Amino acid sequence: MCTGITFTDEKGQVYFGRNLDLDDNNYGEHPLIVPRGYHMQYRHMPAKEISKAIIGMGMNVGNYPLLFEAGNEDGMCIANLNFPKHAYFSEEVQTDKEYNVTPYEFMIWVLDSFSSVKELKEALKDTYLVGTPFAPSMPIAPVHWLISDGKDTIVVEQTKELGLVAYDDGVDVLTNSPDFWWHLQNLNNYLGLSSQDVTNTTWNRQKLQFQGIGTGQLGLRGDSSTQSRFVKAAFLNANYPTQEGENANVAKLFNILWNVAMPYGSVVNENGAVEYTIYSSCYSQATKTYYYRRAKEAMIHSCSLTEENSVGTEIVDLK
Ligand SMILES: C[C@H](CCC(=O)NCCS(=O)(=O)O)[C@H]1CC[C@H]2[C@@H]3[C@H](O)C[C@@H]4C[C@H](O)CC[C@]4(C)[C@H]3C[C@H](O)[C@]12C
Repeated sequence: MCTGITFTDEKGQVYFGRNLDLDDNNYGEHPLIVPRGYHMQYRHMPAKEISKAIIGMGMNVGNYPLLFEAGNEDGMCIANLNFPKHAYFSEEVQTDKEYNVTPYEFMIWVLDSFSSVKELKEALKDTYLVGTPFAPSMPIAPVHWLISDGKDTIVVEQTKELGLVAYDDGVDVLTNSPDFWWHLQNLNNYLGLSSQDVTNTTWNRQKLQFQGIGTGQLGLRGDSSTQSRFVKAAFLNANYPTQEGENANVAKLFNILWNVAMPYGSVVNENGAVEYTIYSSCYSQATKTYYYRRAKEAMIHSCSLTEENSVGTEIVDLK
């Protein structure tokens, strides 16, 4: 499972991050940069030179970027999260659509081609996500996407029933299945939650007494299921006041993510493998810095886009 969240600071600069929840795998993901000037090959569209430097977590497969989540130098950000049982990508190219993009190209395409989420939403009306796998050994993953530019946040999903849909995400969070619309409706079951404590009351002749703080949250679930993480992340993100400055905002993002993280050993999947929060990350537009912390370390690492590393034809590995 995974959780993505975003917010802006007092100056409107975007902060965007995610937990990657997975079993131990051999993806070898690490921070990387796709520089301005990188020649991006698309499967069903013309190749294009990348015009905006991109930084994030991903894999470098023979100078080809497979991204997990990333941001560009203008502050547009995107993450892909698992969307099992619902995502649908037919292998048929849709000739009536202007843009036929594969799911593994989608993040680069979004970050390179659009200056705003508003602009992207228009283009998505004429877009199909084609299920061509990257390689036979790497089948298409069932994913959906959280995308934000600080002004607007959307979730993009493609299902058999509805096709490609871009939902406005007014709570700035995303987890996994079911579909985003379900999660939004589910939030209505929690509208009694509050950061304010409740007051004492009486039931028949029995006085019910306030025992300590946090009572406004009674009923907020803390388990690792996709449904519960969505509600908790949305509640925390909505109640955490706007912070000033890079440090406080990066701390805010990690504080929320760690509250919906899966500690090692607490979740075992259907294959008997431990699924846990492998890493948590935060991209800050203000300083073009990508922060991340892996589960088995206490330290937060950071790497930034600079004048030097933002231009080139080769992917920059920041291991
Ligand atoms: C599984 C990962 C998301 C974690 C997650 O949401 N887990 C939830 C599990 S569940 O809902 O509870 O089932 C996603 C995030 C990034 C994905 C990878 C990236 O998209 C890069 C490539 C893209 C290729 O098309 C498929 C392999 C792949 C290497 C992807 C494999 C997998 O889908 C990853 C690793």
